[in-house]
Amino acid sequence: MKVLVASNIAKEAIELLKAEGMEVDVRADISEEELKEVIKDYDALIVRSKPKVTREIIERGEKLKIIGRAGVGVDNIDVDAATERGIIVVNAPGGNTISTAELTMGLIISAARKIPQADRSVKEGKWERKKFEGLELRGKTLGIIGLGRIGFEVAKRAKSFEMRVIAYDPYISPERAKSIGVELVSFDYLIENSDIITVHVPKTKETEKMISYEEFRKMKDNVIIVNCARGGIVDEDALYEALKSGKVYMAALDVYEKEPPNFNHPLFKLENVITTPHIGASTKEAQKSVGMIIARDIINLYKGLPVINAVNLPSLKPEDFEYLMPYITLAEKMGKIASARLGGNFKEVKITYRGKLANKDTAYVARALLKGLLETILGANINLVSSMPIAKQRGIRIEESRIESTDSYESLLEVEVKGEKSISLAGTSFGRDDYRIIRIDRYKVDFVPRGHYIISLHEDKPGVIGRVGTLFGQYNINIAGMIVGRYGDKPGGVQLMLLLVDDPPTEEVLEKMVKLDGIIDATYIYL
Ligand SMILES: NC(=O)C1=CN([C@@H]2O[C@H](COP(=O)(O)OP(=O)(O)OC[C@H]3O[C@@H](n4cnc5c(N)ncnc54)[C@H](O)[C@@H]3O)[C@@H](O)[C@H]2O)C=CC1
Ligand SMILES: O=C(O)C(=O)COP(=O)(O)O
Repeated sequence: MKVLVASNIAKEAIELLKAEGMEVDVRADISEEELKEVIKDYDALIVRSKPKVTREIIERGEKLKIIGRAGVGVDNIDVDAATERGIIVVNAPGGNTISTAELTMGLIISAARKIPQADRSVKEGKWERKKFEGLELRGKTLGIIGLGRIGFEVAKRAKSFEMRVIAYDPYISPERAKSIGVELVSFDYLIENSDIITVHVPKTKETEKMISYEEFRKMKDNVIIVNCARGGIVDEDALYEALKSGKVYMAALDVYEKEPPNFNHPLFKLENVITTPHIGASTKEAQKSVGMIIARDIINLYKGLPVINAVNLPSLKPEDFEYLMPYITLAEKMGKIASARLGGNFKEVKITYRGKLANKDTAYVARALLKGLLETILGANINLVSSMPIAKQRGIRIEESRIESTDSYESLLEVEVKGEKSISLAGTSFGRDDYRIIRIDRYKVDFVPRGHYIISLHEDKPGVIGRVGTLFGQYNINIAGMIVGRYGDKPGGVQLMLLLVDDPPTEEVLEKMVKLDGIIDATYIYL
């Protein structure tokens, strides 16, 4: 596996990748143009907030399987483009939380006490004690927008400064906030009642310019604004106006709409702005931590183990992995069978998880089924990352249901796929490699779907099976196993035949098989 490290990451992470036998090229200052040229040679790419990983770069990454973001924000990576191509994007949540929370506290204190300005003044040979009178934090209201990992740690620290802490985050529970004495409030309440506002949300369409002219107008006078999240969440032009007018007492920024920023922007000329060059995560500890998290996930992928921090895959609890693994494999194989039998014509997929499976996180099972279904149409370009979005793009309706009770199996996976025709399958597992299909349509079967199979319908009358045996014998294809699934007890009607053969049959054999007296159809599938 060839890894391109396109940013400065911790040396420990590079050493770990090398120790696992990977070829690692470090080109920390690579430009986007250069990246476009070289990406075709790499299986893995590691970046920080730079460089930008655009759709064009991703599309040129012929071998690319994984993009590692040695940090949290993935707004510099076109995750949708990666997902469509089945490339996993991983990040390092939690690895830089404390460092960024500590910088935020540093900026809050710096802003309240004008520390950088005072430092500059002293170094210029001045002694301006009156000018540098500041504000005390105790008793002030800190408004945190985004009470995730960083916001939470900032809140804990602010509490020790005896501040009142309020937060706006529609995605977290009031109980979690309450556990550290934080009051969850509405966005408007926070804007109107905070003495200090700090943002800790990711940059998304929803959060872009979430603090702009209107919000500044509603704020208390002499408010302090801190942005250690992403440039553009606080509108820079609106902030400039609010600072110039005196509405905002002081702003402290670690991040900018464009990085490096346009230093000619009047914002950078104001005395009441404190700036740092996106250093929230720049500590030895955070860099080692995020680097190792990313390196471990790249190694996981290399070894065929599940990756832990994929942003474009559902998460899977390690304790569920063992139980779900056979069902993931089974689902993919059921998808292959359904798609082959329906000739790739399907519009609707119904999945029922029964028994113990009903209480598991089955997101990977559904994705694996879609992978199996779509592979017949799209070839190998589909994997667990891309199968769900591609199925949705194609307008395939997916319905999932869960039933905790089962008759005779601990868990049962039932699938129904509909197009012009329809097929239903059921399967179960007795252990990691012992997964079985136990029903195809109304026919009871019992087989491990592994190897070269021919699935066929035939009339239930004497001589049919013998003729099939003779035909395969003539072509020197050994039949290693056969199952005939009968519906009901009585002879007659249409029955299902499953042949496990040692070699794939040619088109000619299949054509001859379908022409045999009593045979209705035959489909070859490699499972
Ligand atoms: N300055 C720096 O060097 C660093 C900056 N960051 C930035 O900080 C951000 C937050 O990092 P973490 O706390 O680790 O992420 P996180 O995912 O733990 O927290 C983000 C929080 O924002 C909330 N949220 C999302 N959309 C929201 C909305 N529209 N309104 C209100 N809340 C919303 C989420 O519910 C979540 O609780 C990252 O996305 C990244 O952009 C992260 C690390 C270092
Ligand atoms: O982790 C994040 O989101 C950060 O902003 C850190 O960025 P960096 O890796 O220091 O360029």
